[in-house]
Amino acid sequence: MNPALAGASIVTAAQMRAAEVACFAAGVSQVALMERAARAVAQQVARFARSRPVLVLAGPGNNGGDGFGVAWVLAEWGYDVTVATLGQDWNGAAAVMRDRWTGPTTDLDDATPRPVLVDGLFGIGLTRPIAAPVRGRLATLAAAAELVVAIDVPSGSFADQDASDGVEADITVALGALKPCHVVGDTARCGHLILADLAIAVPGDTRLIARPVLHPPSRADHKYTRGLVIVIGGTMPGAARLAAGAAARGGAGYVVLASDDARVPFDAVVSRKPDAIAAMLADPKLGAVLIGPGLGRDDEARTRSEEAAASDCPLVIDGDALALASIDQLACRTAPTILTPHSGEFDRLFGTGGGNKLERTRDAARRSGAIVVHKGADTVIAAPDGQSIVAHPPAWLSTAGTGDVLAGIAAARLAASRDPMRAAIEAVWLHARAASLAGPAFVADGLAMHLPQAIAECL
Ligand SMILES: NC(=O)C1=CN([C@@H]2O[C@H](COP(=O)(O)OP(=O)(O)OC[C@H]3O[C@@H](n4cnc5c(N)ncnc54)[C@H](OP(=O)(O)O)[C@@H]3O)[C@@H](O)[C@H]2O)[C@@H](O)CC1
Ligand SMILES: Nc1ncnc2c1ncn2[C@@H]1O[C@H](COP(=O)(O)OP(=O)(O)O)[C@@H](O)[C@H]1O
Ligand SMILES: [K+]
Repeated sequence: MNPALAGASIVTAAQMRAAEVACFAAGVSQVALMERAARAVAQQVARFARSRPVLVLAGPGNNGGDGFGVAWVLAEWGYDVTVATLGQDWNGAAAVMRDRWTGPTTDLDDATPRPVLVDGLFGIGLTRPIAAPVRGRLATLAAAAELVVAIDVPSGSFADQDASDGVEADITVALGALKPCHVVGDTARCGHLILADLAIAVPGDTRLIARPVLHPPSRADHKYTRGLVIVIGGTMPGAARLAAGAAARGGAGYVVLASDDARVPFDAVVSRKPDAIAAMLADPKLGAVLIGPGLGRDDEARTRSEEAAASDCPLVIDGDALALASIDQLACRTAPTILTPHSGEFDRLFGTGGGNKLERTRDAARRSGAIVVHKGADTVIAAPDGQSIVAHPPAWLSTAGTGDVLAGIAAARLAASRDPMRAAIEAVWLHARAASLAGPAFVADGLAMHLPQAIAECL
């Protein structure tokens, strides 16, 4: 994902339309807004077109109106531009843009490929899949082009759904704000994503992740104020060890590993026998508990998991503990809770239905009362109040044990702030940044040693 987009708002098509209406009510005309959009897209085309001939596809709605506007601006700047349409009549601002365009215009069926393709067929108003013949022409023209620039969304993508369809663009210029299809699902079809900020005020409760601000310890701090973390282990002790090491490197003041296996990742992590778990959970100095990595699913695991869930300690629940948890049990908790499911764990706990990944994760957070970190290439962090954050961690994280590391970092951050949304965002950012610093083909054991550098970048 383009790093310049850090913190950018993500809105639904309906929210975008409401924001446009408010903008019109504030005195901006539809034509003026479309001109802003067209100029912003034309600027991006001009950055990469290198004087090559341009074919603009203009569909039946305002996305097509933007297309005519782009053609008009590029022609003014001296580009060789042709427009291909589906042969409709246009209304409102799109009709004004259509009338401004006096250059060559053809039917989509008759259009011949050109090196630069500007896709203004459909935007956020797509109501059904594109008919097969149009889809075929679009795919042919895109495949023959050297550069494909999509206006707002790649045509064929439904703005409010996980990206799964639509033309494969090299560049997508999102207008006004990002939409769900830019950030969840198969987002690679957007190519390089650029946001044209058209000075439209949009809601800010759903955003791309941005680098968090962390504070160095103060003179008054000591190991317990920095955060005491207990990692509860089980049948696969290596996973809990990885998590404990990540908690220590993720900024915790004190890490205890409660496991039958006495091995620790390094000497600063303290080993305790699991029979002391009940006493540990009652320790008022406790900052956060992590349960799940390598826990197993036997009776002992169930007992430990229930003890942790029933405690009033801030809790991170990962891996096997997610399989042992129920939504009702989670909803009864009053202490801060973070869940870190991958998609399989998420579907098992919350079901598979209901909207895009943002909506599903928000719904899971609302039902469980927990912060939900729905992991993957498009990681969604959602809070019960509807706030959500999307992150795109490096794909090199797709290796065993990296989830244990994330859970350990989340526990450390939760112990430090007691604010589970903040902790989840910090953990996801630090985890992704550590992965970038680790370079290609790292193993999970080597990931946490890059956390201090990642933390240093947030101070
Ligand atoms: N956000 C911003 O700041 C700004 C946004 N702006 C732009 O407005 C765009 C949204 O425009 P829009 O609402 O007119 O929708 P758009 O995507 O052009 O298509 C709707 C048309 O397509 C039709 N249609 C639908 N599906 C179809 C199908 N499968 N096959 C065939 N036809 C189909 C549908 O007719 P229907 O048949 O459904 O009645 C309708 O005629 C937005 O993406 C951005 O580019 C800028 O101009 C200003 C600043
Ligand atoms: N293709 C990918 N791109 C980006 N991040 C990924 C990808 N695949 C996995 N990850 C990340 O790697 C971690 C894997 O977690 P998980 O599946 O729980 O693994 P494990 O249980 O082996 O530790 C998660 O943080 C997830 O978001
Ligand atoms: K488009």
